[in-house]
Amino acid sequence: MADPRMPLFFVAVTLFHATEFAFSVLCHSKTIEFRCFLLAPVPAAGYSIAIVAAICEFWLWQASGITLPGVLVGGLTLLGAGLVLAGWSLRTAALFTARSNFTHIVAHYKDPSHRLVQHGVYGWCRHPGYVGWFLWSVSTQILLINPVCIFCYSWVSFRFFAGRIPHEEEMLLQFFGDEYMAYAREVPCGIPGISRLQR
Ligand SMILES: C[S@@+](CC[C@H](N)C(=O)[O-])C[C@H]1O[C@@H](n2cnc3c(N)ncnc32)[C@H](O)[C@@H]1O
Repeated sequence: MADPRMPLFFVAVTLFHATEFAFSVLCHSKTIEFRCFLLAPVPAAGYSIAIVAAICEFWLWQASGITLPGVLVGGLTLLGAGLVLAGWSLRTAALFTARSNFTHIVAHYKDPSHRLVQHGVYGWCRHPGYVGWFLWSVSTQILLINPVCIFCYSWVSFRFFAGRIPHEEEMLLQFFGDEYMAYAREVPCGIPGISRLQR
């Protein structure tokens, strides 16, 4: 049977970006641009490098002639595909729970219509969209069985969110004050070791 991993990887990437665009069309219809695919300028060059690195590592392992037992390849492919689906589902649930409150670029001023979302997946953790993205991105590398990229994707994603989440929470505190503090006391961040707020 032909190896399904690379086609599945492209399906995962296409589905992710198509969903981001569909969300923008449905929930931010006044500001539709190419960047709504989340291909540029966010997350910019680093993201393209990550995709190319994944493809290169996959083909390097193929070319190396090193083979893993079929049952291990099958198991990791299934595990990766399942986790990719879980990450994408969580991200998608976050998008359509927060709707217009979810902007791809962190808001620096409070839109009058901006409400603090605390229900649905936002009751499980404060950053379901980021947790979903994190899980989705690392799982694509489990799917491809790319050990170097599993490590690099985890590290780069963690660094990215370690910069972004504290900044975003500072803004949310300015917008919602005590309401956000109370929410942060009740609901965990979702990615451990990043938030400056409790839980
Ligand atoms: C890319 S979205 C990410 C949302 C959230 N951090 C997540 O991971 O699901 C960033 C925007 O969502 C807004 N946002 C984040 N959490 C929110 C919440 N609980 N309710 C309303 N808006 C929120 C922020 O103001 C920011 O502009």
